[in-house]
Amino acid sequence: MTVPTPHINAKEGDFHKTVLMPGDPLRAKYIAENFLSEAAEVTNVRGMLGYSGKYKGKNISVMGSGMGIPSISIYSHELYSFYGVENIIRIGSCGGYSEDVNVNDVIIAQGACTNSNFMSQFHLEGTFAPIADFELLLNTFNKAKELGIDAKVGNVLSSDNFYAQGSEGWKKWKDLGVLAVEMETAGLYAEAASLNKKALGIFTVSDHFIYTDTILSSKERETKLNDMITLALETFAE
Ligand SMILES: O=P(O)(O)O[C@H]1O[C@H](CO)[C@@H](O)[C@H]1O
Ligand SMILES: O=c1cc[nH]c(=O)[nH]1
Repeated sequence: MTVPTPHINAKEGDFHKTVLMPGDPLRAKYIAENFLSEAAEVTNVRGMLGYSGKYKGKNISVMGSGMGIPSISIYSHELYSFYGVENIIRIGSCGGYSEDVNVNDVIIAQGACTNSNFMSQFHLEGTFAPIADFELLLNTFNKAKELGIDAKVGNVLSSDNFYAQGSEGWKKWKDLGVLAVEMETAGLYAEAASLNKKALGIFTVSDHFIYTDTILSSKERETKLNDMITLALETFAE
């Protein structure tokens, strides 16, 4: 296949080597408009906006992934396979499970469990453990320290369902040390592994299953995740 692809109408060379990937395409637009210089929209198929520009004079791209593993697997596959992208950094929101995290905290996903059937395509005689690229993780962790951001590192759950019908099942994940739930990272890590590329997931806790007093609104999830965004830009613009 050549570019443009079925889901991305950018030209060859439009994307930089590293793409920051929020679920919300309007978060991508917010980043392009508020953090980047020389930002140009490079793709907009189905409203899934993507931009390339500069942060403090260094190259970076940002593009929405949509919600769920099927959606991020399409965009990450096309970026890795046809646009020469090497690193995808998911910058997401998540729901806190652990007492050790609270709303607005930043989490870095060392691993991503899942209840998705996505890995069945690999026909493994066992289960695949989706993990972050170690170098991307280490660089992000060190940069967080430098910036005074208290980032928690650990496991997340990439769930196929946002609304779990009458389920208390989240507690079992929490008891296994899973910090938070989101919906894409296990698929992204698997896509990267299968294509010999690199990926990392960074999150801001937007709501919490125990500490239920504060919930970020959809507008806040679009525009108020600046610690995480700054951390990703400071680490990965090059
Ligand atoms: O805010 P984003 O990055 O979309 O991430 C989280 O928010 C969505 C659910 O509301 C899912 O995509 C989940 O992973
Ligand atoms: O997937 C998600 C994202 C934010 N909050 C949740 O509870 N789940």
